[in-house]
Amino acid sequence: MTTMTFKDTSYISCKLNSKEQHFKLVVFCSCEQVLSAAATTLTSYTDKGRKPDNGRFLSFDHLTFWVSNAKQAASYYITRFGFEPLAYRGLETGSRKIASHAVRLNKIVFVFEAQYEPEDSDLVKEVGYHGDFVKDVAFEVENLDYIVEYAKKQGAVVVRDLWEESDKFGVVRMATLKTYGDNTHTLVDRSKYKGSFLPGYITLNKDPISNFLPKVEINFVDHVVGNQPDQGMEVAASWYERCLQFHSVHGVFCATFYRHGKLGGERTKCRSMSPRLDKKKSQIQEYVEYHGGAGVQHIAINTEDIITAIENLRARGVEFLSIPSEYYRIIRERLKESKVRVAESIDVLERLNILIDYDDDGYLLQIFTKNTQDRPTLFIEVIQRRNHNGFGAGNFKTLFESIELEQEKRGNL
Ligand SMILES: O=C(O)C(=O)Cc1ccc(O)cc1
Ligand SMILES: [Fe+2]
Repeated sequence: MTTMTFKDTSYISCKLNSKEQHFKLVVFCSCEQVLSAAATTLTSYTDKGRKPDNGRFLSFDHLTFWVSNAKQAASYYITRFGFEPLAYRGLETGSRKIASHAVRLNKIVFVFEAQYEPEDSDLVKEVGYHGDFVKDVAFEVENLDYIVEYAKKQGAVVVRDLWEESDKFGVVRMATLKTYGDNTHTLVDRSKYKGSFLPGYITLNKDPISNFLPKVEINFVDHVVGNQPDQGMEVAASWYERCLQFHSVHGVFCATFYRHGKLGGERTKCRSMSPRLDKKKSQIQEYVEYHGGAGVQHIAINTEDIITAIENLRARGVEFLSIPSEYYRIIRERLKESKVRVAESIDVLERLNILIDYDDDGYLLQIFTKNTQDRPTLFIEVIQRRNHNGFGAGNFKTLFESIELEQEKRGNL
């Protein structure tokens, strides 16, 4: 991808903004931390850029986690994050090898899979190696056959070629492709299916705990970010361009290679003033060491009302990164000089540790949970957008410093 040199660690993210019907693959690169970023958009009929010949990515369908205990992992997302049980398959339904628990929060579907038997398999190997991790990011697509055929011609590795599953609610057709690390993308055509999740699953009742806990209104998966180890990003980025026909656009944030000049500059300065900083282990390096290679770093989920969502998630015991009060002092000053009007009270955002990023036309509010498992790998972002399509570039410095405080507690800095 052109002139950019990618040093050190980097990461890739796929972003969907369902309202605007576009899907973004965002490629970031971190030299010390993140020095530069590139954004790539797919199937955006409003944006500039080459349109895929055919086939369309509609939305994130579901994310599958491979874990050692699916029953308990599903329960964690139910009790803490407010997901509801959606569907199950396991011994009782004739699934002899794998227990699979699907949970849903509005359009967000997470599936937790674990193996029953003490025998060697990819799942056992990979869960042993990575710990609980996101194995597959599934997309709902239009014209599945074309997309798979195209990816194959471009050399994509097919993990499972086109197959279909059916029950009394209809037919779902799928195919699974290999991407970075041990990860896969399943492409799903559910246009002829009326069931609640997938054939072979039974549906589940509400969890009674939801009667006692405040409701969480978070609606859809906004973007998914994958960390790449050294030199991994170029390969990963070009895979998405070549095999899935994701392409670059030139927009406000989506300049083909957008450089975070300010952050880069500050980082560079820091480095020359303080050689100690050179020895710091970046959060991405920490991820790559603990996960063991490339993998999903965060899943951002989108809400229309982040204040209520975070108040309720905090009441349910979800832990978030702390943001220093200095950040809010500065943002109050800067917002005075900006055209944008943030409707939410900055005092409330400060109390909840929610971050703000903006330009002249709009803003976003975002917050990051602490890691959702023992390993310092995956975490969840909650995001609210008001006419802003970025990812919070203005918050990178603050965010990295907050993550570093946690890294320090872990003895990993
Ligand atoms: O870019 C994003 O999607 C963000 O949410 C901000 C961010 C940037 C780099 C990280 O390592 C973690 C989060
Ligand atoms: Fe994000």
